[in-house]
Amino acid sequence: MEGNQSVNIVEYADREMAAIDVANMLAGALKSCLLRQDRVSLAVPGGTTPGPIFDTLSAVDLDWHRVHVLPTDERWVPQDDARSNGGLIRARLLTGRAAAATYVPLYAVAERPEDAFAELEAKLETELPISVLLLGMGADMHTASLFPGVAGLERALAPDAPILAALRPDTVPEPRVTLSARVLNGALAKHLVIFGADKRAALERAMDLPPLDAPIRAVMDEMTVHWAE
Ligand SMILES: O=C1O[C@H](COP(=O)(O)O)[C@@H](O)[C@H](O)[C@H]1O
Repeated sequence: MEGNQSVNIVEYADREMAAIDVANMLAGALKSCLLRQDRVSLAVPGGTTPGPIFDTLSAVDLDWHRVHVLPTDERWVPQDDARSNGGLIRARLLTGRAAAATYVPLYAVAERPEDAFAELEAKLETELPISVLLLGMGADMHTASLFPGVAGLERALAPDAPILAALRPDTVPEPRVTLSARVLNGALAKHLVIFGADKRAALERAMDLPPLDAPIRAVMDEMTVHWAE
């Protein structure tokens, strides 16, 4: 891959194989953290990609009651809305064996995300650093809800950014809340899952662009990328 960051890409024969392998890899990473820590945190994306990974991961036999699960970002909609990342995570990951895990939301009932930040950040503080991070990416090179060219992005990418940022991209129907790049980069194990030739090409383009134009670039250090066509 071009650019001045080296990227470790694991390629899979197809998406089904990728989902199974990524789920098993996450389970292995969690088990290894659980050997060293009483409690571990797992941050996962929403959107269309991770559902099948969650289906496999939720059935893995591990000490789920010591795992805290949080979204990498949230859409500012009620948790029972079809677009809610938390809704997806609860329905597809926090089920089966993984139902014993604790969910840490990035959403609270408030009109504006910023009105809930004090409450949400107080709970998130105790989950950091993230033990195991899985990120997704859009073909526009956004990751979590760090969207290119949106007001507030520069602050969310800053080394001294707060835990949470609210962004309002005009390409999506609702305000977004996202873990900042500082928090994502602080994760002890970092993985990115992308499917499709368009996202692979976007990631390659991103490596030659500044993070304000390609936010994924801001979190690529020591990242393992999992890709299937
Ligand atoms: O809006 C979002 O987009 C990204 C990518 O989603 P996908 O549907 O292309 O997989 C996702 O990682 C993020 O969590 C989500 O809020």
